[in-house]
Amino acid sequence: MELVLEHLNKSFKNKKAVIDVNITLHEGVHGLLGANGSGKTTLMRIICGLIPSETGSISFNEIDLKTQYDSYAANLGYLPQQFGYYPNYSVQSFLEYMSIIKNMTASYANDRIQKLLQDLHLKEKRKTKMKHLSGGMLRRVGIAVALLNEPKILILDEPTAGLDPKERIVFRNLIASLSENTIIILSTHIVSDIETIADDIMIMKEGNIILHDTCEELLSTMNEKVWELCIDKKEALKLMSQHIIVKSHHKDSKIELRIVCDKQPHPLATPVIPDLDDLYLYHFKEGETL
Ligand SMILES: Nc1ncnc2c1ncn2[C@@H]1O[C@H](COP(=O)(O)OP(=O)(O)OP(=O)(O)O)[C@@H](O)[C@H]1O
Repeated sequence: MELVLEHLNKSFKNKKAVIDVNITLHEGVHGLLGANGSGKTTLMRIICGLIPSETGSISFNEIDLKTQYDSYAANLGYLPQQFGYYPNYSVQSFLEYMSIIKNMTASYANDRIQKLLQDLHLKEKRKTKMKHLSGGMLRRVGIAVALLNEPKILILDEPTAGLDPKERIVFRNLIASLSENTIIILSTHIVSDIETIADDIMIMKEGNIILHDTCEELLSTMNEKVWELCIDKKEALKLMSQHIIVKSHHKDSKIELRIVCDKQPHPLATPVIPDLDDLYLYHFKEGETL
């Protein structure tokens, strides 16, 4: 399977939200990381055909989004950041309603709904009205809607927002079980979610995909750029004003620092194994939040 994005561009008035995105994606989990406003949602909405790219094209297994939208959309599942629902519908009725919108036959829809209620631990809530669900439960129903038609392309915009740590694990396992046969694009602010399940990571900055590689390859670019040291408060404050600080904490009368920096920031600093938080901060620095 192949999802080909070529020369995608989108502006809102004078603001360029997506700039010349060219990527080809195959089966697996593709993490999309970027600061607020970097263009992740806009890119995902373009891939879903909800807003048009001003240039270029999108195709899935040579099915063109523009000219063959119905065939393209039949392969698509989308969980938006803001998930809309009918508050007075029960979970099961809502899923049935969404299966009609997705043109699914009643018997196929019924089988899928039972399986998803089971897989997403929603069985006990199937008769509960949507308006009585917690944020995490609602998110799970949103994930079930996205998965109803067994999509080959699954677009998840911050799917773990509102999920507690246990639910996050359930979700991760579910995504891992789908990743062999599905092209999954997953945006999140939770770096550790991506680190554990993504086959590769795209980092988006100001509308551009600035990096796209496996987690290991991306982290290897950070070798000798992450340092730790334990020093007295006065020296620590000086370093904190000059460098990107990933972590700082008091240890006895001293301060332990983790610093991202191209060169050894202090004679006592020793290089440590980089992680995705380090990579993220290296590219986004301060002032740009996750
Ligand atoms: N409908 C719109 N009208 C005007 N500007 C928009 C619209 N949608 C997005 N933008 C702008 O485009 C840029 C990219 O926004 P987008 O929502 O795609 O970013 P994002 O990376 O998804 O951010 P977040 O993580 O906060 O959801 C931002 O500057 C945003 O203000």
